[in-house]
Amino acid sequence: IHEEYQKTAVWLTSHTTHRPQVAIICGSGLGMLADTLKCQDSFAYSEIPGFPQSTVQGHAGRLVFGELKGKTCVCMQGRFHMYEGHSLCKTTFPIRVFKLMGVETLIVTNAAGSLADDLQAGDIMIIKDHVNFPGLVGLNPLCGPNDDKFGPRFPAMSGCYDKGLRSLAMEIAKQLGVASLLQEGVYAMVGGPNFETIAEARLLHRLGVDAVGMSTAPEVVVATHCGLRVFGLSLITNKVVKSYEDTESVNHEGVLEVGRLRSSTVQQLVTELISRMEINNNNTNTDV
Ligand SMILES: O=P(O)(O)O[C@@H]1C[C@H](O)[C@@H](CO)O1
Ligand code: HPA
Repeated sequence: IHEEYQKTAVWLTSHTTHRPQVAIICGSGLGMLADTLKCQDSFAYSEIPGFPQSTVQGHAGRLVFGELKGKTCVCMQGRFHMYEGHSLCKTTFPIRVFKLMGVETLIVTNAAGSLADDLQAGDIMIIKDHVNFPGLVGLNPLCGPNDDKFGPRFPAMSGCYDKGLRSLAMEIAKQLGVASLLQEGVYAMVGGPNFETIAEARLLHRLGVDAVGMSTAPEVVVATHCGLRVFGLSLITNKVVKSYEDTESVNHEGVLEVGRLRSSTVQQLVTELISRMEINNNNTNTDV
């Protein structure tokens, strides 16, 4: 209910002087994105009223506020997944709190397996669109009474990944000399926590999915519902096994390892994007 989001926003507002314009969600192994923030104020999720707890390795469970190239940011070092047993409302709880605190842009990152033949481990996929498999069968954080203060009952989801930010990211990648690592693609969310069977991988590939993971879509749905601008990227940490002849298999340690290897590139890209993006509000923060 609205008051719960408000209670958390008020608590955070009274514990930090930062008034964030941009929120960043760090995917598995990508928690280092918070390290670039200056003048940090950080809070363990366990001390923030209403916040769920992180239970997955590679998700530290800290909320970090700070300045980055003239923008005020809040960074989630650790996100919440449906497979941890959280309700979808809980997995997306921080998004509405950020909205109440005045955030206008959300950057979501994740680790994902690739189905597209031209996406290799270590590549970065700019998310152009998503397939929300849990959402398609009614597992959607917007189920239940609609909170009109956040957005409409039936929000449009076409264009939920901002086109301007996507092209800015490609331009930045060229300037950083890493354009060969980047391409746009479609992300699909599955429930997890098991990785895909070969038959499931083949099905996703046939459906036109480029990369698959276990998060992001519910966060983007809630963010779009309440009018946030969204940019998303997937770090490709593995190729999804699609052949019965293949003896390789994916594991979470390998996922985290690719995160470590690519951390500085992802960091540079996100830092430059934040630096160069225009912010339309000046954080009036009227709701809290
Ligand atoms: O939080 P993200 O989506 O980055 O985490 C991915 C999906 C699983 O949680 C985990 C599997 O290794 O990484
Ligand atoms: N499948 C689902 N989620 C993932 C994968 C994968 O192959 N890699 C990292 N997260």
